[in-house]
Amino acid sequence: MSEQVERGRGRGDVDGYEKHGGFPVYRAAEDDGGPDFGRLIEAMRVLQDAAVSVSAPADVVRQAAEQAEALAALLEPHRVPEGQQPGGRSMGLPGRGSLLMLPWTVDKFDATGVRSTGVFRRFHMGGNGAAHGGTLPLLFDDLFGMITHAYGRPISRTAYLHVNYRKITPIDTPLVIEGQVDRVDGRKTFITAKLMDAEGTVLADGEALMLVLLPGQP
Ligand SMILES: CCCCCCCC(=O)SCCNC(=O)CCNC(=O)[C@H](O)C(C)(C)COP(=O)(O)OP(=O)(O)OC[C@H]1O[C@@H](n2cnc3c(N)ncnc32)[C@H](O)[C@@H]1OP(=O)(O)O
Repeated sequence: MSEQVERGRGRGDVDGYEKHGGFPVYRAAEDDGGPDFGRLIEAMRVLQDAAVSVSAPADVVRQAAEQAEALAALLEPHRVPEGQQPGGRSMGLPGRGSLLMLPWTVDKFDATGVRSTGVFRRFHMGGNGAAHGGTLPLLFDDLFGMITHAYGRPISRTAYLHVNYRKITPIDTPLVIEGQVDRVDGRKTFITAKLMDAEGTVLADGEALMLVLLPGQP
């Protein structure tokens, strides 16, 4: 284990950690949104898969549109400000219960690195069975944010993110992404990660510079 990784252990508790930058303090949703929130989010993903992959009769499309509009109307009165909704804060759910994030599951989260597993879904497809190229930086960026947090760095934002696409990334195939802090230099945290298939073949690798926010920086 490198000296820097060792130094990162437990730093999440250092005084003032949550006061850095102008970024609000968001807490994890205590109950992952209740017993049915995970169901709702997964049903929404299945719906997204269906919506982008069906070629249905006009009457079926009309009914689906009406039902989708009715569902949106049911939820609309319950909007809350950022930081209060379970979506994105439900640590026990795939993708933290966010519809933006890849619905992956974190199975390692500590100062030595973060590992997450999951599949790219049909609605993530770019073409010819491969994940859209834009969805990979999303996966990497979210992982880099988690790695920064797990290492105990103060709130940081991505200054740059570089992804090398080594091989086609297939949809509906179990994959793993794993990364760690390589180096810390003042406000700068340098991170690398690899996206691999079940055999360990590297499909993409990425690196990023995360910069600790200064007081007041959003
Ligand atoms: C838990 C919640 C956190 C979740 C985080 C998830 C990750 C994200 O997706 S964040 C969203 C995407 N990122 C953003 O929107 C960031 C937008 N950019 C910014 O806000 C600012 O540029 C910010 C805050 C990163 C840096 O601004 P600022 O504090 O003015 O930095 P600045 O003084 O220019 O640079 C500081 C150092 O970093 C270097 N640096 C800055 N940007 C880069 C870059 N792109 N490449 C290389 N070096 C850079 C500078 O050269 C400087 O180096 P040195 O100190 O050696 O001279």
